[in-house]
Amino acid sequence: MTKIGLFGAAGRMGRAIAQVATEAGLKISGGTDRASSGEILPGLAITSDPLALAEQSDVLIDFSVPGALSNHLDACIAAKKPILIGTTGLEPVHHGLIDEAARLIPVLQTGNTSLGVNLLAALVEQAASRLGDDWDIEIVEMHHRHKVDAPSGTALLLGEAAARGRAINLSDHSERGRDGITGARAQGAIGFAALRGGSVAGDHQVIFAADGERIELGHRAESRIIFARGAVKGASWLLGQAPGRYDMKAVLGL
Ligand SMILES: NC(=O)C1=CN([C@@H]2O[C@H](COP(=O)(O)OP(=O)(O)OC[C@H]3O[C@@H](n4cnc5c(N)ncnc54)[C@H](OP(=O)(O)O)[C@@H]3O)[C@@H](O)[C@H]2O)C=CC1
Ligand SMILES: O=C(O)C1=N[C@H](C(=O)O)C[C@H](O)C1
Repeated sequence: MTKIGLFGAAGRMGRAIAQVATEAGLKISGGTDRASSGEILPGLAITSDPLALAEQSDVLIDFSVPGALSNHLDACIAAKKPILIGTTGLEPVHHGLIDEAARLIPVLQTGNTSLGVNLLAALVEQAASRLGDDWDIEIVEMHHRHKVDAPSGTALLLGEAAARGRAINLSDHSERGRDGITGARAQGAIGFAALRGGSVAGDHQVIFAADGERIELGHRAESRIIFARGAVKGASWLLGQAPGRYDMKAVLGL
């Protein structure tokens, strides 16, 4: 039976993944969290040692914080175990660490594990490839009041899809955090806006706005169970892969 280790096990996603995995007949080998006390599932204690967890697991899933990523990757490399990274708020330095680790072990990193969002990304890429840059692209997301990073990992994933469709670099064309006298919108920019409140699991809308018409493509997560299901599916898929960097497209057959 596949043994899954959870980094960030006591968090909202860690608990949702433990629930989905056990319902699917998989075993949770254990978990780490910032505070090394408490239980994820009856009888399964949280530890504070990523390497011990990696050694006792077949595959690791990380939904924690960017600051812990380096230690988690080191543990997986030392134990030669694959890892799925769902943590968002990653900076270029974290992506560099992921690229390095992926030379040695299978690593799947994604801002969103759900089927719906990954299909939406494919639709956004296609729309962006067919519409000229007189169609302004704006990405709006809303999440629960506890979320600490913005724009969401999903908004950035959708922005990357739009940029790919347009054959441009997202980092050269992003407009983020508008406030005050911002000046007019740059032609070809991809704009981001983030809303926070209540218990929203994750809403994303990509707006293509031209003179006189607008196309809106979107996704609403009704619960975080959809992310947990995708994470478990992705982790199981990773077990058969060679070292390399992956996303959810291959897992979901998109
Ligand atoms: N890719 C995807 O599909 C999805 C990604 N996410 C992302 O996953 C991440 C977690 O989300 P969520 O579960 O809601 O957040 P939570 O804050 O509920 O969970 C994160 C957990 O990680 C713990 N943690 C902090 N530092 C460490 C550490 N050094 N080692 C191990 N664990 C640590 C936190 O502990 P403490 O609270 O004590 O600090 C907390 O329990 C976020 O980045 C979120 O955006 C969320 C949903 C879907
Ligand atoms: O923090 C969350 O909750 C979520 N985070 C991910 C993100 O940043 O896009 C995925 C999902 O939207 C929920």
